[in-house]
Amino acid sequence: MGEPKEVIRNPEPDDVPSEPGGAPSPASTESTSSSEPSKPRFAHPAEAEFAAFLDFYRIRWEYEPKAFPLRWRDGRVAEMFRPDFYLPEQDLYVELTTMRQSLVTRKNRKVRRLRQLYPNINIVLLYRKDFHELLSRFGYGSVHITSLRPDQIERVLLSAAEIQGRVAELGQQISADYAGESILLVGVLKGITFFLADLSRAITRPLAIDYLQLAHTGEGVHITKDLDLDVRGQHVLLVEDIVNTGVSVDFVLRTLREREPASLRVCTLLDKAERRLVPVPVDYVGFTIPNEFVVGYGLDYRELYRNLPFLCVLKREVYEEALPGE
Ligand SMILES: O=P(O)(O)OC[C@H]1O[C@H](OP(=O)(O)OP(=O)(O)O)[C@H](O)[C@@H]1O
Ligand SMILES: Nc1nc2[nH]cnc2c(=O)[nH]1
Repeated sequence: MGEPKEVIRNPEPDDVPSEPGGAPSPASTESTSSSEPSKPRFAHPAEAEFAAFLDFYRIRWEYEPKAFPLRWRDGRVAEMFRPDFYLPEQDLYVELTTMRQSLVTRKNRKVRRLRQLYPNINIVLLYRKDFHELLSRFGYGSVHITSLRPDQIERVLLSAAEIQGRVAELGQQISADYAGESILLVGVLKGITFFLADLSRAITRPLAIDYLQLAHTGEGVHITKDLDLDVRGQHVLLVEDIVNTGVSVDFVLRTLREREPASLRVCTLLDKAERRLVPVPVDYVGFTIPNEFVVGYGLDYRELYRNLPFLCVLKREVYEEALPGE
């Protein structure tokens, strides 16, 4: 049922803004996006640095995709402005600038004019020192809140936009599969916090939400917080953030089956299939991921980093001792 996503980028055609008053439209020029294997020839090293920065955070970009006419003389375009980058997921143009005041003044004037002529276009003028600050505009401010330094992130596995896109698809698929039914979503605490909140809002069927919490001890798995609701006769969808060995899902499925739901399926955001010890049926998978310890979007290391908006692998130095579950 679920088709797990590979971690890839899909270029999307963007819309061309029209020039006010029926004058010529901005010239749509050949666009180079981050999904293409060959990198564009950047005009300035700061642009290459910015592209590498965006790639690290898996934020999609296009280099100089459009030129906007800013002034006309005798019915002809007399001045154009071609912002350096376009970030389609954020619908944002970015013009990079250095600290050189003469350049800043000129670019500021162009940006102001562009905003006047094309009020629906979002654009920022960005200094090299503000690259990271830009992330807070995309909801990535919590990198600092978690007291994680950006250089402690080994690799961003899935960006916030990639996660949100896939959650929306899962919500659509589940809504279609449960047409005419209502659903009882059962989340396993605590890693499920954000995925369940987002998934439930992407499902367009009536639903109830309940939670279980488990503890793993030497004697096996047991429930530390049971469901409040009766699952008998309900269409139960067990929602997990990650399936690893399969021990947790196997235990919960056996427990819930005894309570005689009308149906019982499993949805997980992440599937670390390589680590499976107990085969479990998983009906909906967001992403199949490699065997690496990941944090963010609900997943923790010693209760930290759950509030990172993306999923990432941290540098080994962050872990004081052997990784849990590895
Ligand atoms: O397939 P398994 O090997 O059983 O692993 C999967 C379980 O591990 C994670 O929970 P964790 O114990 O880390 O607790 P948390 O959700 O509170 O962080 C996850 O939420 C699953 O419940
Ligand atoms: N935070 C976290 N918890 C897990 N439990 C099983 N695998 C993982 C993982 O990769 N990250």
